[in-house]
Amino acid sequence: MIEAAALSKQFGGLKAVTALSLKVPNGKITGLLGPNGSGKSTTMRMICGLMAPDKGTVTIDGFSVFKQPLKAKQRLGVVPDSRGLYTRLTARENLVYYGQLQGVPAHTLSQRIAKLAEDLDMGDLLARRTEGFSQGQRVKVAIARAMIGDPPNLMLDEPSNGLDVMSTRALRRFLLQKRDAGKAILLSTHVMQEVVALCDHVIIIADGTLRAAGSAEQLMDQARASSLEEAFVSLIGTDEGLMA
Ligand SMILES: Nc1ncnc2c1ncn2[C@@H]1O[C@H](COP(=O)(O)OP(=O)(O)OP(=O)(O)O)[C@@H](O)[C@H]1O
Repeated sequence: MIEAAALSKQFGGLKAVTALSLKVPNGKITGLLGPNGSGKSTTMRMICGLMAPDKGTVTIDGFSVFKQPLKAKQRLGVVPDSRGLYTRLTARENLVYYGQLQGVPAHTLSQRIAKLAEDLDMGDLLARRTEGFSQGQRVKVAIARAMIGDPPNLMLDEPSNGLDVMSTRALRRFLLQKRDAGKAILLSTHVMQEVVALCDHVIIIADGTLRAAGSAEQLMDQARASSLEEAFVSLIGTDEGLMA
């Protein structure tokens, strides 16, 4: 479980995130929505320990990201990962390297790479050097890398960016499998179809504060019933599937 309590972050005079609390439970996909500049990436950076909050706490399965970073971070897979890919290495070599760093035994590692390659439809990429990989190809390797240590929590910032239809489908199947296996998944997206297809629970933020939370259906019904669809669309940052 990912838990953030009363997170705040300011850049100069700009309040990017203010007193934001959220819980991402095991066995569920939680969507983080909001318009451009609403504070989603800043929130995610604080959750994975890449950026220190001015105030507030983050725990991953009870371990503080800032006080017990090693224990917390090994329990969280992150996409995209700030570390990037080694372009002189093949996709497989990248996965082996990160798996070894996390202490995955060799036989488990090769089985895991084979399964991830199958699930993410990226078998043809394994033997290629990642130099020159397209955006979509890099996303696939990044997701496989985030899962190489089989962490119980996963956080993805707009993961379907750059993916074609088949790869998007493979990603959705993959995330649903991981959810059903009990992982806690936090996903930011601007794609409403993705929210409807994947998210058990949705958190909407605007101007760095929590504005609404509930199931995707509940929130869409509320928007339609309130005749405030335009306001709602600007709040969630997408209208795909909502205005139909
Ligand atoms: N390092 C930084 N320095 C200054 N301002 C920043 C920094 N990072 C983010 N901001 C500002 O904080 C606010 C929140 O940005 P953030 O990237 O978290 O939004 P977002 O919801 O992820 O947006 P998008 O949907 O466009 O990706 C924005 O106004 C942004 O310009």
